[in-house]
Amino acid sequence: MTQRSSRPSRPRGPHPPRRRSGPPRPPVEDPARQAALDTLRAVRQRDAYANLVLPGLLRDRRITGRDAALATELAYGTARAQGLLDAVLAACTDRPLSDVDGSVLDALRLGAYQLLRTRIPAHAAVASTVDLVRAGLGSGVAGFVNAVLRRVSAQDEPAWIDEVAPDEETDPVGYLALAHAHPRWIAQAFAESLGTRGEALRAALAADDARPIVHLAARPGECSADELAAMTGGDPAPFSPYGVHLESGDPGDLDPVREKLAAVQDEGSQLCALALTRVPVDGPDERWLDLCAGPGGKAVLIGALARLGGATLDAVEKAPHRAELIRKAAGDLPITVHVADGRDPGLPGGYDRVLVDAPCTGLGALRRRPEARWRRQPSDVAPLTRLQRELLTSALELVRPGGVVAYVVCSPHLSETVGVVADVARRTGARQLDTREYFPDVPDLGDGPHVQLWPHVHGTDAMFCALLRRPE
Ligand SMILES: C[S@@+](CC[C@H](N)C(=O)[O-])C[C@H]1O[C@@H](n2cnc3c(N)ncnc32)[C@H](O)[C@@H]1O
Repeated sequence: MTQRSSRPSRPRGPHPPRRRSGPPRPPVEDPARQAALDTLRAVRQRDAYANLVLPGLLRDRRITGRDAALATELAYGTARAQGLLDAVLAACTDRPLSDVDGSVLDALRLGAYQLLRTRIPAHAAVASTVDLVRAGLGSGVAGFVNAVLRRVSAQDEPAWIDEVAPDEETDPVGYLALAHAHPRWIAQAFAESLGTRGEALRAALAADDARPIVHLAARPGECSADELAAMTGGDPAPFSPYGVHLESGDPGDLDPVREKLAAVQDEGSQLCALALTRVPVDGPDERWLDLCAGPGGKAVLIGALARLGGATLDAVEKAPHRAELIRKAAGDLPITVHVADGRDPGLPGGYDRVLVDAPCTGLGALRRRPEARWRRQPSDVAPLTRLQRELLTSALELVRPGGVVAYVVCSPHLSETVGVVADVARRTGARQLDTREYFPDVPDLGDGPHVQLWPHVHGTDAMFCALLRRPE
């Protein structure tokens, strides 16, 4: 094993590594790893989303079965674990990682992920990564990658965490953040929302660091959860009457999804949308509004329930392309799509129910968006909370006296959740309802009046929901 004192130091940026000279080598016969590496490169170079890039690559290259599963595990797993992998890689080179060429760093991360977080034998993880690099970038760089990965392979993940993480006693949040591959500020936000830096934080970060299963929602009036489970081989979800859980597979391939009998939707999202429809309102109950509707997941669920109850839904979305996605998803449901700003949509008020599924940091759905945790910045929070307050205020102006508003975000960050709701309720006089009553049979909902769901407790994304009633 290479000694720590002789850390490999090449290559350095900003220039890309030179390609090897001589006759070209045959193409690498490793389509799964090549697809994973190409995905990581697209994420880094183009700010692409891994879960949009990889499915396209798999389709175009006709990669299926075990190769597709391996490519998915490696691309998403590597993207998710980036901070942890970088801390280990930094300990194995004598240069800052910012000086390593980006393409080389992608390969190092891919190799380190295999070594630390898969059962792939170490020699295969190193050799396969080095082969990819040699074919793509040349022999000189391949030697550097080989040397670094051999150093990574000297210890397993727990031993590396002990070596590179902050001290667990004096800095528990920093330790847990690194051990479960989260930026510190996000682990800190989780700790503040959970009210602990202890076991619950560990469980929340661990659940957020695991591969999520697929959640489907059956369309009310078209298909029941039991029927959907039978058609897909999944299991009815524990809390949503329309939900089905699937262990794996590409949901886009499922007939019920193609035929609009069901849609991909986290069970927590289903529960928040359903909560709005469950609150009793006196008087008419015919006009519903979704103020931030694109791409239409919740609009379709509540639009289907609106149809069953004789109501209609106006769906507002600022981005035209996302409004188009709502139209496509809605089919023949009684949904009218408006491209408008929810802060002043130009619609007549007097709605009976309004959903504000506000734009947010998405810190509650990090497990479903592999690279998102490393892209989001603490500075994203303040402008979003401003927009969230404005949208919720607008919703409370558009709802009729006695009507109900659901404020929903896919984030547990206190500034985006209780901070926004308390501020707007105080300024508008809206009354917060005990939201827990409208999540029947869901355990561990805390002290209320809002609801904060968690992956480690409920198996859902970390969705937040607060129900408010406009005073008569
Ligand atoms: C969290 S997403 C909504 C998800 C959607 N409810 C669903 O279940 O599919 C927030 C949406 O609000 C849109 N948006 C952002 N600013 C807006 C604004 N000022 N007015 C209306 N929509 C806005 C975004 O484009 C995005 O589509």
